[in-house]
Formats: sequence, structure tokens, C-alpha cells
Amino acid sequence: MYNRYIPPPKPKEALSSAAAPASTPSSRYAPKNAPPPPPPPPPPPAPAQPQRIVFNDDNLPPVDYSERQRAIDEELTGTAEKKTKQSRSKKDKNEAADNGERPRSPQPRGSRPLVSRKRKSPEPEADPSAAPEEEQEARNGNDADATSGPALEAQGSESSPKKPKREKKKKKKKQDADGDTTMVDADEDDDMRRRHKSVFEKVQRSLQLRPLIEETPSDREEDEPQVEHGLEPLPQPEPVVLDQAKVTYETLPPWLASPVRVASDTTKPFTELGLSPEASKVLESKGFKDAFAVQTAVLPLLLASPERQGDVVVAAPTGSGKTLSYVLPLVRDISRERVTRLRALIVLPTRDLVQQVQQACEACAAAFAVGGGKRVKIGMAMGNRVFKEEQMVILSEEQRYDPPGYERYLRRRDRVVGPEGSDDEDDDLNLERSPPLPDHIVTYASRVDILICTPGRLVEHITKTPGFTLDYVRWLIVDEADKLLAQDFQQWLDTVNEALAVERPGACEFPGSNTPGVRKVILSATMTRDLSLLNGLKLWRPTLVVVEGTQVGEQNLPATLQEFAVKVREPSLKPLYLVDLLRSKHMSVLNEDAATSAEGSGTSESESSSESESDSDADSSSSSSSSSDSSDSDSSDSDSSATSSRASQRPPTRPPTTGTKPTFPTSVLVFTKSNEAALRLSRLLSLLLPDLAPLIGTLTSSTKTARRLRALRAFSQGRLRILVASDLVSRGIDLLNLEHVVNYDVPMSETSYVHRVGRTARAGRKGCAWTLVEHAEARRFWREFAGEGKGAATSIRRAGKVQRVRISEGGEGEEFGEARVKEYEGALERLKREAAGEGRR
Ligand SMILES: Nc1ncnc2c1ncn2[C@@H]1O[C@H](COP(=O)(O)OP(=O)(O)OP(=O)(O)O)[C@@H](O)[C@H]1O
Repeated sequence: MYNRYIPPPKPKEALSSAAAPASTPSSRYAPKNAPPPPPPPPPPPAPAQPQRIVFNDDNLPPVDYSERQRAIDEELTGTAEKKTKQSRSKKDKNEAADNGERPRSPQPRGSRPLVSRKRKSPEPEADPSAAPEEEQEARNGNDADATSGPALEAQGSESSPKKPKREKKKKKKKQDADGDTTMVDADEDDDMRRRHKSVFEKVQRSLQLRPLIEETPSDREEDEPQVEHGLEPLPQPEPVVLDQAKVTYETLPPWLASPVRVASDTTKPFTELGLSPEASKVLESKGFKDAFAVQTAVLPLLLASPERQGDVVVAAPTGSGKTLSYVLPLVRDISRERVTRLRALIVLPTRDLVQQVQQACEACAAAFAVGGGKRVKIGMAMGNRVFKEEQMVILSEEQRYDPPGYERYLRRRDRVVGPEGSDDEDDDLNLERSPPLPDHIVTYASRVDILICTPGRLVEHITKTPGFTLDYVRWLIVDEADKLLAQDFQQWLDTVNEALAVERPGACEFPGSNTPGVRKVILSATMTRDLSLLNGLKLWRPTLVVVEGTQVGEQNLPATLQEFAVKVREPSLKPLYLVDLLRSKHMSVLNEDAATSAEGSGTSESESSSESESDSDADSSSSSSSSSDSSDSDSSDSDSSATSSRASQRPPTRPPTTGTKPTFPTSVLVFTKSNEAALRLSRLLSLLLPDLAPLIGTLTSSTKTARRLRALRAFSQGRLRILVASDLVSRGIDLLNLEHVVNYDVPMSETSYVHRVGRTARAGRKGCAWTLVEHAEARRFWREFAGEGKGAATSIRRAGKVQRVRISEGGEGEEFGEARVKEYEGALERLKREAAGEGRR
């Protein structure tokens, strides 16, 4: 007994093409010397589904498949079932009679229970292992239904040997039908359909499950050798490496991609760069003998030529001499004019820088005045005094007879403040500073050729000062550009661009040049490569100048700078680490001129106290007004002021002293994270280092401008040796004799670090930078600032490496003796009491 699967009947079109070879496979099942096959049996009632039949090989009759397929065709084409059965029955009987055969006896009923039992249970019971084979066959049959002709042919030829078994069954059914009723056939058909349906459902389920079944480990076990694994982690796919490539120059515009490079050790006499011998001589007398590298590259680009050249962007390290690189050509150009008009704007982020650049401008103005040139007038606008005062410094006014103009003035006044006038002071800002005389108008003239200003104050003058015009401006200098562009103070750039866009033919032409327009010079030691920021400058044909080794977007430190990191094991005792550092052998003299300065650094108690007394009642406008007033005074006054400002940069001569002199070998600038921290630390140092107290000063943004300037001057002259500052002075401030910078607090950013430590090692001198690093800050410091350790990523470029140093003498874990800790706690107590006392006052 076999349990075989018979595929379902094929669709009409497919079967018609597969009908021809049907007789061939059937012969395999016929006995060798069997008589010719009987005529084709009548078509089965409705064999629409595959079926499983139990049969006996001994009873296999020969089958003519062509007849059977014809019957299927008829069935599928809707031939009446009853009619078919009748004709088939008659035909069988006739043929049997013709062949002399006896009609077959009906199949014994004894076989039916087995069949019906199988019908009830769709799962094979006899041999479960046969199921997959059956399902496969069923699936093949099902697949064949869905495939086209040739596939069906192949399928038909493969399954044809099984067909005689079903044919035998059909014949039995016919005999039953003949002797009984046709109802039996109908039941059989229904049963068969149900069975086929269940088989198809199984097939479909198996088809859905097959991919999963094929993937099961039990399947693989047969094919693959078993590998035993321990508990070690399973191998994982390689981590995806993210593309961290930096933007390359190829993605930048050509002017940024191919800068003009200059070697950092390049120097040239100023005469070779187009300056007159007279001017060069004056410059030499002020300490500028040869041009520095950046100046050798920038001066030729900015000195006047018949063709107006494009704008210039300069990226050079701190202390490389960028200021002179734009001040010299600017002042020389303006010194050729006769009339005073506002021709240049220099924008800087802080008042201290405004003051500093003003001194450089005065020095250059003196140099170019000697050969019969105009003494260029320089003014400042930085908000350190009353606005009206500043207006008067920048602009002069005079009354001119003009009745129609006076009428216009009256109408405008009525529009702005009403016929009754207004008490609001601010309204006056939009009108003339002094009301005109009857039938007169007030006219204005610039008192300065160059205005050095902070962006906020510049915007105020553009919008509120009558007569303030940028019509004649032909130079716009933006120093510390990355800071000014990143923090758009009052949208200053938009306001300035708008004011500069006013076209007045010939107004801002360069002498001897055929193209009018404003020339822009943009500078920074930490120049941004953010094009969206640079685009705001509306640069025209820009050229980028970089000192060799410098990259735009990178932070470059001077080659003469040495960096150190001091580990702070006990953060609560951090001031003691600073005290030890200041007292250590590391605070040595690095430059010869500084040594001279150190010798004369002693300041008597009386001098120190008088300094602080004068600070306390300082007038915030005093120092700046004198500087601005110098533009009104004759050239000799200005000259002397400029000379004295340069003199303040030179090593000081020994100051007169009385009594015991405090001494400190070198000069130190200590940076803290805030104004309050700077004030506290400065006082604490004075308590912990009482012998050095007169040499310690403070510099914060909350300090009045005049007091700040005095502190800077005292520091440059060696009367102060230790200055505790907030980030206020981290940019641009030029303390020529400064030898050591201490980051008491780790800076917030790489840029801040570069500007802080860039206060030393300037103009080719040596300098040291010290950073106190607590345990919690160590990771960030070494990765982001020093560029060392795992995952280091810094844009700071340096010649050497940051060195680790240990300052305290104590053993591991106990750096300071008990006595020192007590002393420190006492100082803290005193500080607290003082703070409380100040709070009550
Ligand atoms: N040709 C020169 N000869 C001698 N000293 C110079 C020369 N040019 C500039 N200096 C001096 O070098 C120092 C640094 O110059 P400057 O302040 O212009 O640097 P910087 O590049 O603007 O630095 P920062 O980026 O920190 O503002 C100043 O003291 C300046 O007087």
C-alpha cells in the first residue's frame, strides 16, 4: 500500500498542450505483455483538487491519459456531468463486450473505511516522515497551476506515472455508480473536493513556513558540522565608521582655498615695501625697524595702486603684528589728502583694544606727517563718555545763512518733536545738537579722518548723530573679526553695509585709482571659515593672507610659546597651587628686556596706595578724551602722546622707590572665569602673599575704563607684576613685557585658550602659559586644548607639546602641610568678613 499524491488537474490551456505525451508514462505501469490499453475511460466527475488515495498495485489498470484529459477539459468547460457519465458508462460496456472482457467487479467496500478515515484527518497518520514529500509534491502541483505552458508540460510528464492509480479508483466508482445511484459519485466528488481543499491549505501553509523551516538549525544540522560555542560574546559586525573628514579646501571658494602664504620668519625693511625713508626712519625710532612676516605680505596688497585692488582677509597668530599691517597703509593713504573727512572706520570688540589701536595709529600718523603729508586725525567712539560729548569730538558744527534751509529745518522739527517742542532729550538726538539761528542752518564737518570704534557705538552714531556720514569712507577694518561676526552687536554689520552702500560718485575714490568703493580688511588670529559669517561682510575680490603653518579655521599659537599643565589634586586648595607656582623657580625671567623691567619692579607702599586712591575716584572719560582731543590739537601734541604711548611699551626704567621694595622676578597675567572670581582671587593672593601685595592688580570688565587703563600702564611699566583678569583682556591686548600667562580656570573654548595664552610670546619674544587642571577637567583639557590622549580633537596648532609639571613640594596625597592649610583657611575667613562688610556698606 502506498500513500501517493496526485496533482490537481491543469487548466484547460495548459492541459491541452500537455495532453500528447500522456500515453508514454502510462506504459511504465502496464504489465510488459499487457494487451493494448483499453479505450480511454470516461472523464471523472470533477477531479478539481489533488487527492490522496489508498490503492493496491496489483489492481493497477492501464490508463489512457488523453481520454482522461479530454474529460477534464469537458469538465472545465462546463459539460453536463450527468451526460458525460452516461455516455462513459455505455462506452465502457460496449468496449468490454468488444474485447471479450468481463466487466470489473465493484471494489470491495472493505477498502473504503481506510479511505474515509484518511479523509477525516488531513495529517498523514501512517508515516509522518512522508508528509514533507507529499507536501512537496502538492506544492509542485500547486506551483504548476500558476506557471505557464512549458513548466506545466514538465510537471505533467513527471506526475503522469501516478495517474493510473487514480484511474483505477475512478473505474471502481463508475462500477459502483452503474450498479447503484449517481448520488454516490456526488458524495465522492464532495469528499474529494474537501480533501483537495485541505491538502491545498496544507500546501499553502507549508509554502509560507518553508523559508523559516529551511532556516531552522535542525535543517542545517544535517548539512553543516556542529560547532560548539562557549559563553564568549558572539562576533558582531564591524562598527560603521562615520565620515569625520573635515571640510577640505576644495569645498571652499577659490580665495579661501588658495591663500597668499608667507613664512613666519620673513622680515623686510619698510623701505622695500614702498614706504618712504623718512617714514621708515620715524617708525624705526618707535621700535619698528623691519616689517614682520604678516606685514611684508599685507602692505604690498594695501598700498595704493592705480587699480583698486580687492579686499584682504588676514589670518595670523597672536602677537604677529597684524595691527601695523593695516594701520600703516591706511594712514599713509589718508595722509595724502588735504581735507579732513571721515575716510576710515576701524571696528574692534572692546574699549581697551580701541585705545591700543589708537596708539598705533598715532605712531603711524606721526611717521607719515614728516614728509609734508597731512597729519591724520584719529578719533574714538566706544561709549566711555556722554554721547553728546562724543558727537562733538567727532563732528564740528557751524551756522550758515540759508533761509529755505531754515524753513526745511522748522518743518522737520515739527514732524519730529511737534510745534511745542519736547522735553525728551532723546528727540534732540535726531535733530541738530544746537538749534540754528533764524534763517540759518547748521552744517557739520568731520573732525577725524579715522574713527576707531566699538560696533555698538558706531551704530548709535550712524542712526542718531546729525551730520554723521559714511559717504567718504573708503576703508573698513574689522579686527578680531571672528568675535565681531559671531556676536552681531545691534546688527552693526547690516547698518554699516547699508550706510556704506549710498552711492556718491567720486566720494570714496582712492587717489590715483579708477574704481570707487570701500576697501575692507578683515583680521583675526582665530579667523572663522564660516562662509555664512564671512558673506555678511560683502567682500569684493578678497585675498586671504596666512602666515605659514596657519590655517583658516584653526587656532595657531606662536612658535616661541611654551605650555605647561599643573595638576590640581585638591581643588579646595587651588589658590595654594597658584601661590606655589608664583613662588616657584618656574617663574623665571625669559627675556632680557623683561629682566631689566623686573629689576625696576619695586613699588613702595605709598605709591601703590596712591595708585589705588586715584583709581577710586577716576573719571571714566579722562584718558580717552585726551586721546580724542589730540586730534584737535596740533601735531606736536599728538606726536608726544603717541611717543609716550609707545614708550610705555618699552622696558621701564627703575622707578624711584623708598623703604623696602617688594620684588618679583617676572610678569604674570592670571586668568579667571569671571569678574567676581578675578576680584576674589586677587584679594586672596594679597592675603596669602603679603610681601607681593603692592605688585598685584586686577583687570575686569566691571572696572572703570580709566582705572583699567591705569592698571595696564602700571603693568607695562613694571609697577604691577601680577595682574588677575577676567576674559576681558584675553583678546588683542598687547602687554609687551608679559612673560607668563596662568589659566587659573581652564578656559571655556579653544579660541579663548589661544587668545589668553597669546598675551605672551608676542612679537617673537619667549613666553610661558600655565594651566591649573583639576581632575574633573583633565579629560577635556588634554583632549580639547592639548590635543593628546584617546579621542583627542583640537584645532589648536602648536610647535611643541604641553608639558606636565608638579609644583607642590609635599608628598603624594598630602601636598600642603597643616600650617599652610590653616593659613589659607584664615585668609578665606578674612575674605568672607571683608565681603560681608562691603555688602553692608
Ligand atoms: N615691525 C615691527 N617691529 C617691531 N615690533 C612690532 C612690529 N610690528 C608689530 N610689532 C609689535 O608686536 C606686538 C604685537 O603686535 P600686534 O598687537 O599688532 O599683534 P596682533 O597680531 O594684532 O596680535 P593679536 O592677535 O593678539 O591682537 C606689538 O607690541 C607691536 O608693537
